[in-house]
Amino acid sequence: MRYRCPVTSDREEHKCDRCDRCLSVMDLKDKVAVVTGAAQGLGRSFVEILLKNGSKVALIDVNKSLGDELKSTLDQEYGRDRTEFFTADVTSEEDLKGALEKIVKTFGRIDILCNNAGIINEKHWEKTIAVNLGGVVRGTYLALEHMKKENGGNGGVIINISSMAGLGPLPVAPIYTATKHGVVGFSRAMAAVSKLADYGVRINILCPWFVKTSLLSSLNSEDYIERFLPLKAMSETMIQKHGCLEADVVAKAFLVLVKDESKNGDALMIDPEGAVFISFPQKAKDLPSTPVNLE
Ligand SMILES: NC(=O)C1=CN([C@@H]2O[C@H](COP(=O)(O)OP(=O)(O)OC[C@H]3O[C@@H](n4cnc5c(N)ncnc54)[C@H](O)[C@@H]3O)[C@@H](O)[C@H]2O)C=CC1
Ligand SMILES: CCC(=O)/C=C/C=C\C[C@@H](O)/C=C/C=C/C=C\[C@@H](O)CCCC(=O)O
Repeated sequence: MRYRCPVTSDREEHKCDRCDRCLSVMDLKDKVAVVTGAAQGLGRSFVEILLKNGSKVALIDVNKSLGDELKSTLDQEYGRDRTEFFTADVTSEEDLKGALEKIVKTFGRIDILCNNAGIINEKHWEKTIAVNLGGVVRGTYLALEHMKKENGGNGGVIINISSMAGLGPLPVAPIYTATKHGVVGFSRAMAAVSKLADYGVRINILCPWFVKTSLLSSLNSEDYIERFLPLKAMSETMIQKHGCLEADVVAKAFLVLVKDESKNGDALMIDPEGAVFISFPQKAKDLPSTPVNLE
């Protein structure tokens, strides 16, 4: 059937701001994607939407049993050659470096990376920093060695998973908030580096609201929230008032960041009201401010 633009209904070349012809859209067919924290939750949804769009996907997760189980399920639905599972801890340079090297050996390249692995643990907060921020930094740096054009790579896109807690404080989880703010700042800075150095790699950020996954449901004990447990009711009230997102809806927002080649250093926020790109001021000076007299 002949193409018809869903925006302007044009069938010929035209200019609009949303259709695949006018947007520079990344073709995902046979691209090689890597997802960390892939074995469940949002990571699994990102894996599935990439497979549905024709990509091959390397799954990375520290949970071997869940990863093996998902690989077996995906083999049934997509065929054994479309995915591979690699057990790795994103806090380990040796683990993640080795996994990415095996992926390049197996699939020949890396076009897409999703640094998704993340935890909430305000008690063992050093681990939260190591996974949520350290893991994103490590995954970005290691993947760029394979992806950037100056190294003979094909370029591509890196999507770092932050949170709405990366844009506004989540009082029940201050360390988690800090790590997610760090993911936003690091990713925006690395997007600028990639542009200036002509890596050919876009780096974008996804900032979801609360999503129905095991991470959210596992937070009912002091083990994770510790001294901030009395503030849990604030989050529960927000969730009761506005609801929770389904992971497959968040995956659609993820796909926008992957496919839209005009997006680099961009943050896409999604909550039950929809998805919006965040407009950051160009410089800190442009932030809303109130002068202070220091005399
Ligand atoms: N669930 C939610 O409400 C929201 C989650 N997010 C973020 O989305 C990402 C995914 O979260 P969920 O799917 O909800 O969590 P989840 O707990 O359902 O899945 C996380 C996966 O990451 C893996 N993982 C954890 N530590 C790892 C490590 N060191 N190395 C490798 N894999 C590791 C786990 O084994 C698990 O399979 C996280 O970065 C989280 O902060 C952001 C906004 C909302
Ligand atoms: C129940 C404990 C809890 O809050 C767990 C959260 C777990 C993970 C989800 C996290 O990534 C989602 C964060 C969503 C934040 C939503 C809005 C923020 O801007 C915080 C707003 C806080 C406020 O308005 O007071």
